[in-house]
Amino acid sequence: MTDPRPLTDPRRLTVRAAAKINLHLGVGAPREDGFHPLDTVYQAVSLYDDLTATEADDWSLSTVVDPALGAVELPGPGENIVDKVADLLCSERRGAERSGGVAPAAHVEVSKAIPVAGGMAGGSADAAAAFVALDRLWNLETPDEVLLDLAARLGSDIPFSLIGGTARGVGRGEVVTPVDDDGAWAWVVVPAVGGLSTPAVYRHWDAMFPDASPEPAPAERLLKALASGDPHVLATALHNDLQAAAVDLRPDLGELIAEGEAAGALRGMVSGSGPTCVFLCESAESARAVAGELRASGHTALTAHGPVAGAHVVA
Ligand SMILES: C[C@@](CO)(OP(=O)(O)O)[C@H](O)COP(=O)(O)OP(=O)(O)OC[C@H]1O[C@@H](n2ccc(N)nc2=O)[C@H](O)[C@@H]1O
Ligand SMILES: Nc1ncnc2c1ncn2[C@@H]1O[C@H](COP(=O)(O)OP(=O)(O)O)[C@@H](O)[C@H]1O
Repeated sequence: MTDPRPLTDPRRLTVRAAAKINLHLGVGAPREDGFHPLDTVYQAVSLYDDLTATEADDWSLSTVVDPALGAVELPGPGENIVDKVADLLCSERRGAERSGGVAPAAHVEVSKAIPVAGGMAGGSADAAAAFVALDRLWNLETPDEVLLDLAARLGSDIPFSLIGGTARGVGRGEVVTPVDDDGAWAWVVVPAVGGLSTPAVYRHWDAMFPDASPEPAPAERLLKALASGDPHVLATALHNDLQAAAVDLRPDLGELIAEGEAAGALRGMVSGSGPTCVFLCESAESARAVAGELRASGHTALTAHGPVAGAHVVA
């Protein structure tokens, strides 16, 4: 979203979108519509899905999953979030002048490296990449605020995946405001085997905390710590209300967090609804050492840094 639009109609373009971590995830008791009010601070980190859209006469979608993610199941044709983005853009924008017909037509290939169902918004990254790529490919010139609004209709995390960087999210997470963040934060990311369903984690949280306040825990302390630029300070302020529910469903995550901290991470936490765990480290060098130690004990451990850009054209 941060890139200037190409001057000519592209016939093929690749858009890259990043994974996210919730540095702060305050959750309130469910609203009448079943969604939970959030006060969250997202940070985009350097694990990416790439989506390539090519001009075509009809619609097709293929997905390539990084072998490091293991065997993962993705929804079938028509159910993929990318299909939904294409349909929504067509119904809302392609009736517009200059764009021609309304049926989606493009070949899209998604190359996934973000852990699936891992609490890192991989599906939202794919959706954000599809919004940017198809908007360009179909020359729709959708204004940013309209794109953000369409994105929010498909998923609470998608507006953040469009803007990237570091941002505060309120409402159900879809109302996003960029946050100044001059830090260069070093992370280790450990995708746990098997995903956790986001709705199931929220439901479990409801069962564990039936008397939760409707007001989510505010993000101010985290924002202050972020402004310090000091990872030791940030480590003390990281906060995830969903962690208790994720760890109750998957007790192995508690052990993993302890293991990462023993290996030298300043702080470990569950990423969003999990089961991926993330570890804030003092420096990139320290992150490499922590990842090495976790790998030696059999985990998949990736290093990443944040903040990075939202969905943007790379080719
Ligand atoms: C928990 C978070 C934290 O950022 O992300 P993940 O860790 O899963 O990536 C998000 O709230 C997930 O956002 P996202 O995955 O986009 O959720 P949506 O598609 O909008 O909603 C999926 C389901 O999650 C639950 N949901 C989602 C957001 C919210 N504020 N309250 C909810 O209760 C609802 O059960 C909803 O039906
Ligand atoms: N490109 C995609 N299209 C549709 N569904 C996806 C896509 N990527 C992941 N999913 C599915 O969406 C659900 C949530 O996955 P994901 O967004 O990766 O995790 P999370 O919500 O934990 O961040 C899972 O059921 C997963 O299989």
